[in-house]
Amino acid sequence: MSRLPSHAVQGELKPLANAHNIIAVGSGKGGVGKSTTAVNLALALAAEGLKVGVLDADVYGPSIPTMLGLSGKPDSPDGKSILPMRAYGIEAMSIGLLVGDDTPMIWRGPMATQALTQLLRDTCWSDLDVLIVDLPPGTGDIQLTMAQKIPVAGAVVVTTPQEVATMDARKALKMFEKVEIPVLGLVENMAVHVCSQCGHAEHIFGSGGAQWMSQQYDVPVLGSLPLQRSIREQGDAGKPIVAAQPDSAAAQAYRMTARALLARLAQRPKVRTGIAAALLGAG
Ligand SMILES: Nc1ncnc2c1ncn2[C@@H]1O[C@H](COP(=O)(O)OP(=O)(O)OP(=O)(O)O)[C@@H](O)[C@H]1O
Repeated sequence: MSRLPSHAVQGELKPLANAHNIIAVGSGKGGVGKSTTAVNLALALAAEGLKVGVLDADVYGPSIPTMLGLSGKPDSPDGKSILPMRAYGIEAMSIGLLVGDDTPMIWRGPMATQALTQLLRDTCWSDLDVLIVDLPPGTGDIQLTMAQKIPVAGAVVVTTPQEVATMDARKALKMFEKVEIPVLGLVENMAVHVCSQCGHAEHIFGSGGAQWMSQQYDVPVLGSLPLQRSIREQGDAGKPIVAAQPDSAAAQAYRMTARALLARLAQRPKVRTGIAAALLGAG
């Protein structure tokens, strides 16, 4: 496979102060549930005993504040650094918290890149075991900026089983490969819809796409999440299902996915001991 020019992959990789094990969550296609997955995975990792933060790098359409029920401006004690906000025991930062709710992000590439660079540089995380970064959909400037500026431990690619989504997810896989970010695994979202009335299970977006990709590209499927009304409703209400209904089957599916992610992460060199401890705790 062709490689990117060396400057694209050999930018200055500076560790982020206080944010270890950075995990990027991406998708080839928009609307497949990447942000919903990122937030619930972050909460599921926190439920394993880890200190977790989530950075909304979707500078064109930040949705993390809504999903976590956050509003208002983050504090900036010195007028430069920004303190992340907290919700349900995790830390969060988003461009959506710095600009107004109704401000459209009509930015050209360099401006968006600059905004992300600022978020990465100026956010004062506390000592996080894992920082989940919710990327914008697609394979553009923001993803490259991430790869050039910070040492990302690995990526998770979210897809629905639909063929058009898996085709785009393949592009995301290849992009991560080109920028030398290991793909830790796939998450198949909206895999099956179970009728809340009669319990009938239906594969609305088809089936088997993620398994096919897994075999084709030799990356595991970390988890399969149902298409479920309560996942959408809880997200819209700013109370993600993992926090609001921790005993539900959907929340358990996120917890299993998070454990599979931790297991993959633990295979990487230089992971922090917190990860190993959480894995031991998960039994
Ligand atoms: N498993 C699910 N079951 C039901 N609804 C879901 C599920 N996952 C996501 N959704 C809903 O689908 C919509 C899109 O989800 P989300 O915003 O997470 O997608 P995205 O891929 O991040 O989108 P974007 O491309 O805009 O960043 C939201 O309304 C969300 O609540």
